[in-house]
Amino acid sequence: MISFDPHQKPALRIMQFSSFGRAPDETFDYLFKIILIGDSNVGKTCVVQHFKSGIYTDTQQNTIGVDFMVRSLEVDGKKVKMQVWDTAGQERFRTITQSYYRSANAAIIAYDLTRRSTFESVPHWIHEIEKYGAANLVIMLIGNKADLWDKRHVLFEDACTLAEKYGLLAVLETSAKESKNIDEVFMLMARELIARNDLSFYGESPQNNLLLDSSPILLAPSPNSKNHCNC
Ligand SMILES: Nc1nc2c(ncn2[C@@H]2O[C@H](COP(=O)(O)OP(=O)(O)OP(=O)(O)O)[C@@H](O)[C@H]2O)c(=O)[nH]1
Ligand SMILES: [Mg+2]
Repeated sequence: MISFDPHQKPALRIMQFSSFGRAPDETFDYLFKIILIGDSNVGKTCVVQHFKSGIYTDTQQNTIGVDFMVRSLEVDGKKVKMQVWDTAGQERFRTITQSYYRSANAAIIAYDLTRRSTFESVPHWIHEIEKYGAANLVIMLIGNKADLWDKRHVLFEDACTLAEKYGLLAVLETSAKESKNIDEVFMLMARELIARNDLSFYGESPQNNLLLDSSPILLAPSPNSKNHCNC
C-alpha cells in the first residue's frame, strides 16, 4: 500500500498500481500499461521490438496471444516505465487479447499504410476498446511501414480525419524498418499519461487530449506527406 500526504506533490505516483499487485519499484516515478492492437501483419511486433532494442528484423512470426515488454523512458526528468502489451492481430486470438484491455492505461492502434483494409479496420478496433477497455482510454493511431510511401494506400489526411472524428490523441506515421517516429509514439503517450495522471491525482478529470487541446497531434515522416495537418 502507498501512503501519501494528499496536499503534497508525491515523488512516486503509479497509475493503476493495484492492478499490478506488487510492491512499487523505487526506480521509477510512473508505470503505464499500453496495449498495442491492430490487424495482423501491420508491424506491431516490429514496432515494439524497435522500441525495446532499436533493432528491426524482417522476418517475424505472427504473435500468438499476447507478448509483453518493458522499457523505461526519461520524460521531463521523471523515470517512466512503459509496459507494452503486443497483441496478436489474428482473429482467432481475439478472446485472449480482449481480456488485456481492461487494465490498460492507453491503446495504440496500428494500421499498415500500404494496405487499405487495415486502415478500414481502425473503427472496429476503437469499438473493441470502448467495449472492453476502461472509460476514456487514451488512444493513438499509427500508420506503419512509412518507408513504403510509394506503395501507400492510405493518405495521411484520411488518418487525420479519422483521428479527429474519434477524438484520438494523435496520428503518427512510423517505420520500424527505417526507425521513424517509434520513440516519438511512446514519448508522446508517456507525456499525455503523466499529464492525465497528475490531474486525476489532484481530483480533476482530464478532458480529451491534454497536450494539444482536443485536436489530434499529427506527425508523418514520409516525403509525400505534410508533417502537420490542421484538420
Ligand atoms: N517495410 C516495412 N515492413 C515492416 C515494417 N514493420 C513490419 N514490417 C513487416 O511486416 C510484417 C509483419 O510484421 P509483424 O510485426 O509481425 O506484424 P504484427 O502486426 O505483429 O502481426 P501479428 O502478430 O500477426 O498481429 C513482417 O514481415 C515485417 O518485417 C516497416 O516499418 N516497414
Ligand atoms: Mg505480432
